[in-house]
Amino acid sequence: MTLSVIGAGAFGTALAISLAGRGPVCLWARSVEQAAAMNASRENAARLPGHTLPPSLTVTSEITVAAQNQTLLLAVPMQKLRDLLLDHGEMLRGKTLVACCKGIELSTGLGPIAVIADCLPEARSALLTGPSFAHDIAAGLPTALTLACADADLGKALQQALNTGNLRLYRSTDTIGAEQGGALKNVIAIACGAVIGAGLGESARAALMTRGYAEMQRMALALGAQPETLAGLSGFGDMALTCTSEGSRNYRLGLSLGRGVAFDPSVTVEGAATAHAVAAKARDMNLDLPITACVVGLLDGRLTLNAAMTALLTRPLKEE
Ligand SMILES: NC(=O)C1=CN([C@@H]2O[C@H](COP(=O)(O)OP(=O)(O)OC[C@H]3O[C@@H](n4cnc5c(N)ncnc54)[C@H](OP(=O)(O)O)[C@@H]3O)[C@@H](O)[C@H]2O)C=CC1
Ligand SMILES: O=C(CO)COP(=O)(O)O
Repeated sequence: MTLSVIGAGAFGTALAISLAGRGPVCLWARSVEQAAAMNASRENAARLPGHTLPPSLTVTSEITVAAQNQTLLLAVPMQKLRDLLLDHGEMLRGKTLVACCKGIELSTGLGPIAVIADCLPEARSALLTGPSFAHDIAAGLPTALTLACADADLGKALQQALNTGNLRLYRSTDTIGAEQGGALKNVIAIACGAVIGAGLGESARAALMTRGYAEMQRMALALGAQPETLAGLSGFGDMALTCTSEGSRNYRLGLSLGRGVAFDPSVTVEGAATAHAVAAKARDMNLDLPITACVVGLLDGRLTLNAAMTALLTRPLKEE
């Protein structure tokens, strides 16, 4: 399988570094300047400083070059995925597209696999998701991810092709469960960061993680996901990482909300748009997702953290 990574952000660069340990990999950066700088310095100073690009990794800003390979890993933010597919549809047609983003599209409520199907119905698609910080992957530290593909044979082939020395892949055919888990955990991570930032304590975070997981299940199972998928790397596993580490941008946004300080709006924080998308979807589906609703209220400045906590603590008492 010949491989390109489309998107030279932190995650795309980290994946390309790890995959280049197995053979040639092409990494596409949309900016000519960034590709030139990366080729000159053998580093992605803008998005993933401190990690050397191996010789088997080539960087290009020519999509025609990157699209010569058959399997393309799409490592752009969720809200940019459709633009990427529409901008380069001709080049991407007929390819195997592995989405590496975690989120729900705000304008449609769709996850990455559904957006690919919407834009390029004939593409063969899969999703790579799970607990893994870009800097850990790039540093060669051990990670385990889920490779979800509805086509079981293609999933097996991708699992073999994308497994590396420090990136162990488990496969699944449950693309709905994998995409919902990866998207929804970011919303819960914002909530967890907020309670820690506000000094509300570790017990409150554990409660939010547990009840947040119940919300993740409620939404994902209603959409047809398998419960085991939510309990796996793409759901529980990624929630555990993202809700407890300052390495996570979603968690750090939450910390800022809890502390009442500004957060750099240029940082990719998938959970912000996803919270709004999920809240809208929950309303349409008549699902109760109170933590997600509070995160939306915090993000929009409609709720204070105290008001959000009071709203959650005074809900009608119920069975677990
Ligand atoms: N960072 C991490 O640790 C992990 C990230 N992920 C997921 O990976 C996805 C990408 O995140 P990450 O790499 O961290 O984000 P970054 O903010 O580091 O990089 C985003 C990249 O997307 C590119 N991009 C943005 N819009 C477009 C577009 N319209 N067309 C082409 N390229 C575009 C940017 O290019 P430019 O620089 O030119 O703006 C940049 O290279 C997210 O969904 C995230 O959840 C998953 C696991 C771990
Ligand atoms: O998804 C991630 C870890 O698995 C990365 O988290 P952030 O996007 O919050 O940084």
